[in-house]
Amino acid sequence: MSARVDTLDTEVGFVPLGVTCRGVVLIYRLEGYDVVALAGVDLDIAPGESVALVGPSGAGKSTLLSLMSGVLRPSAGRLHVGELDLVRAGPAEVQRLRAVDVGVSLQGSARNLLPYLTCEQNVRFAQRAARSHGRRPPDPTVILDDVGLLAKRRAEPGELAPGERQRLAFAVALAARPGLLLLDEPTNQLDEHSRDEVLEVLHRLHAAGTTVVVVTHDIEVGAALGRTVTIRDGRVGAEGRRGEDYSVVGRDGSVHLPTELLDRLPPGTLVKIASDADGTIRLVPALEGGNR
Ligand SMILES: Nc1ncnc2c1ncn2[C@@H]1O[C@H](COP(=O)(O)OP(=O)(O)OP(=O)(O)O)[C@@H](O)[C@H]1O
Repeated sequence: MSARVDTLDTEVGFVPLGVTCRGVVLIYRLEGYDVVALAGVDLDIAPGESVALVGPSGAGKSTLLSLMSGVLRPSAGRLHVGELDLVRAGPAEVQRLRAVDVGVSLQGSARNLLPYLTCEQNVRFAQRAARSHGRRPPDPTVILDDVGLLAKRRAEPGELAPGERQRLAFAVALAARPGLLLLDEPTNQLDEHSRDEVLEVLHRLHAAGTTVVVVTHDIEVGAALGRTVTIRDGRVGAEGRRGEDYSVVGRDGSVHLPTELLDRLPPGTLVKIASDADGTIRLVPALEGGNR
């Protein structure tokens, strides 16, 4: 079959997927103790939206990504990817989600690639699961063109520059034309030029309608995506939208203070919450002696 026919076949079928999290909890059960990695995440990501998940190390970002990809199942709460209820879904539905609907690029581009296959063969290999679910993905050259690697289609991953390798990892994640793309630290250890190339591909994917969720420590990646969601202590603590920062009120009524305020209001500080007539809400620390 010619590449052209393959391409035409699959123009149909690509549907951007949204994500809905309601009180999502994830507990890792270890021998003798449990780790609560997510403690009630509430988050809506619209189909076609680009979102950066940011926050301190160990906050639960990668865990949230693994839940969205169906690798982990929530311990409690509700999680939908598109129409699929990932708490109730059976193994076959989760398998289909992972084969067809969600593309994942793990931290460290090499982990996503087979070193002895060419770029084109890597993408073709990644399409096997989708094909076995009846999907006819585009020819690999089309996917490689999308990430600017068509000229390198016969190269092996070891022959690529770091930024190119990362873009090949994107191509592998995009191989089945998924509606949701999940990327863990895609710009880690890249120089500025390679990072810009990666950002440009992210922009193009967003413009094409793919929902993109990126875990990143890179402030510029967050800024480039338009919406940043800060995960702190296993829940959504803050959001940045179009350059404005907001704290997020949790379902228990709690609000994470911005870290710079924590120096002035350390844990245990007594505060009065004053609501002014003009709608302003103020935190007023208790006078000396009133603090613990
Ligand atoms: N497989 C696992 N088994 C047990 N605990 C885990 C496992 N994976 C993660 N954790 C713990 O869950 C919590 C959240 O980890 P996670 O990797 O999701 O955070 P993160 O925000 O992605 O961190 P980083 O930015 O360092 O990657 C941490 O306390 C971590 O030690």
